[in-house]
Amino acid sequence: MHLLIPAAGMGRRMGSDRNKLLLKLLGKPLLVWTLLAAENATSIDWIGIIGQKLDFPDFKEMIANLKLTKPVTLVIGGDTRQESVYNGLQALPESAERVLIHDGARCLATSELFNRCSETLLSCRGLIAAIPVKDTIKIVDRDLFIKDTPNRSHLWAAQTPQGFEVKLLKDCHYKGRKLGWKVTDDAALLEKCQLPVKIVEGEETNLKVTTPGDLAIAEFILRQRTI
Ligand SMILES: Nc1ccn([C@@H]2O[C@H](COP(=O)(O)OP(=O)(O)OP(=O)(O)O)[C@@H](O)[C@H]2O)c(=O)n1
Ligand SMILES: C[C@](O)(CO)[C@H](O)COP(=O)(O)O
Repeated sequence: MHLLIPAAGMGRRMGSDRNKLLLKLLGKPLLVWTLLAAENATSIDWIGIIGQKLDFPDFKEMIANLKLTKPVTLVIGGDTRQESVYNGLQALPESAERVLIHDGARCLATSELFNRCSETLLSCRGLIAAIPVKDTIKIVDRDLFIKDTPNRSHLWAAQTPQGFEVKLLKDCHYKGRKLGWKVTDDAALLEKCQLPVKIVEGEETNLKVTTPGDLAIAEFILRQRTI
C-alpha cells in the first residue's frame, strides 16, 4: 500500500515559529512517531512525505536517522492541505492503485490502524478512520446562537488514515479544483461526487496534534505506550 503523509502545514494553531511536526514528543519530532508507525505497518510499502521545501533538510535527516526499510519520496506541498494532497497524488508511482493519506500531525496512530485501513481498502473504493462522537454537537449561527442539534447517533469524528482508489481520488480532486471546492479532508471530495466512503473504526488516541494542549496529551499517551 502507498502512503501519503501531508506534513506541509504552518502549525498556526500551535503558535510555533516552525512546522509543528518538528516539535519534539519524548525527545523525537512528531513526524518521526508517524514514520515509525508507517515503518512498522506491514501493509505499507511506499511512503510519500508532502512538506515545505524549507523543511526538507530536517526531513532528510529524520529519514536517514530512522534507516527506514521502505522507499520515501519528498513532495512539495501547497498552500492548503487539499493542495498538498493533490501534489502528493501527482507524485505517486504509476503502479499505485490505492493510497492511504495520513496527517503527519496524527502521530499516535498505530501500525495496526494502518493495516486495518489497508485491508479494508482492498474491498472498497474509499474509506476513512473515524470514531463515534461523544459530545453533543451543536450547529451554531454567526451570532453564536444554537441553530440545531444533530442526532448524535449519526455523528462520527473523521480521522486519518483515509484511503482511496488512486484514479477515483485524482478525478475528485480535479473536479474540486475545477469547481472551487474547499475541503478539509479528502473524503469530502468523494461525498461531493456522490461516491460512497466507508467508515473504519479509528482510535480514541489517534489525536491530531493541533494546539499546545495537544502536545501534553500526546506525550501522556506515548508515555503509557512505552511503559
Ligand atoms: N498546506 C498544508 C496544510 C496542512 N498540511 C498537513 O495536514 C495535516 C493536518 O493539518 P493541520 O493539523 O491543520 O496542520 P496545520 O495546517 O499545520 O495547522 P494550522 O491549521 O493550525 O496551521 C498536518 O499534518 C499538516 O502538516 C499540509 O500538508 N499542507
Ligand atoms: C483530515 C482531518 O484530519 C480529518 O479530521 C482534518 O480534517 C484535518 O483538518 P486540518 O484543519 O487540516 O487539521
